[in-house]
Amino acid sequence: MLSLPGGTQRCFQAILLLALIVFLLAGFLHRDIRLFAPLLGGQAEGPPIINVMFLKTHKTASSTVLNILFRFAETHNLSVALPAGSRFHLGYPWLFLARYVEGLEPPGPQRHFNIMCNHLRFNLPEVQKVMPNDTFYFSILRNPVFQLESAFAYYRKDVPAFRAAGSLDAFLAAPRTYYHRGAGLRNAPARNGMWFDLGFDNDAPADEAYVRARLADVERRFQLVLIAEHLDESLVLLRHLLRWRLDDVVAFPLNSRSPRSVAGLSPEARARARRWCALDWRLYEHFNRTLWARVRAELGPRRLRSEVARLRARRRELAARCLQDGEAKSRSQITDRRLRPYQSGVADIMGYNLRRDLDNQTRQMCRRMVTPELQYMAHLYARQFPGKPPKNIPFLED
Ligand SMILES: Nc1ncnc2c1ncn2[C@@H]1O[C@H](COP(=O)(O)OS(=O)(=O)O)[C@@H](OP(=O)(O)O)[C@H]1O
Repeated sequence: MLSLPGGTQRCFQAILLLALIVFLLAGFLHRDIRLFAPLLGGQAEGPPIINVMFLKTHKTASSTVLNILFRFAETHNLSVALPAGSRFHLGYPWLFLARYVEGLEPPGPQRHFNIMCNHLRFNLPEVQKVMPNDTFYFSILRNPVFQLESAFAYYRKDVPAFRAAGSLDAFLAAPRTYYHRGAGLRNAPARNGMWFDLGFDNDAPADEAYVRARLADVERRFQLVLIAEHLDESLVLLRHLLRWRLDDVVAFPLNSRSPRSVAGLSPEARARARRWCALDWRLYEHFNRTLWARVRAELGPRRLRSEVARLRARRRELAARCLQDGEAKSRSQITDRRLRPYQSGVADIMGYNLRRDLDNQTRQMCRRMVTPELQYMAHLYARQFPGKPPKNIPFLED
């Protein structure tokens, strides 16, 4: 064995000890920095994600999320995949085709957009023609019982099955009496509407193997699925994954019905709705579970609580700053018709009046937050395609 002189041996031991201390300190500091990360702003490292596809499902709080994305696009000068010509959606209820997007019509040069969030029926290969490879995909689901009740009120005049039934109770008591496949896609909102929006067959039997395969499809494609009943927690997680600022995801609820146009449902009617929309129910149960697992893994309960509190506090602050009386108004109370949301069926869809005493900059910021979907889309379209005829919104002319 090699024997070292006493001085060299001590020196060698000191170097070893020093190396050990540095190693332990580095490990501690690394853990420590991660511990303090939430206090330091808590954002994951890297620039914000700017290529985002949001599958806007129907009657799920999706207009509130769309507003967040439109604002982000406008304030960061990003491009949006908007419906071509005078259309207001991307081909719904037909499966999405790239040519439904303005500026992509063949044989023109294909280009990509940053943000895509208008209603469409999901069709991945065609969406991929529009969005870059590194796009972040996400969507939103709502409890199918309340989603169906909301859809009934909204599409009562348009969906043949709803029109024939007259009331949701009557429809749920005997859905097969009113719902016929012969009516084709026009009946889609009447059964498993979220399953349909994802591009699947909304009339398929809820066989275990089939359901699991489709859930796996959604898991593979969508990095996140928000849940309307837990929108604030969902938005906190979204912000974390996209590395956006707090104000980017603060939003006022849009497209909500006034409480008097919401129908209460008996426990029996709720059970019937869950059975009738069994595919949506499986979808909702699955992604409600995975949302919480995800939140636990990414944020942990303490950080989630503090981030949700921050989000709510900021929303309250902006409501007091921007909104007349700090709250939503029913359709007849909205004074500026350009801020009146589209009204459908028997629903009274609420909107907002802005405070009158706002300076220009604040007014612009507040106005973006309360601009309804169709008006905001028309605004972005005019900005993005100044050479094209502007989108005409007929209900603003009445
Ligand atoms: N957290 C939260 N924030 C905002 N809105 C919420 C939320 N949760 C549910 N909802 C309800 O979602 C309904 C509107 O959904 P959408 O905007 O997706 O409708 S649409 O398909 O674009 O017409 C509309 O439902 P109804 O009021 O029942 O009709 C909203 O009230």
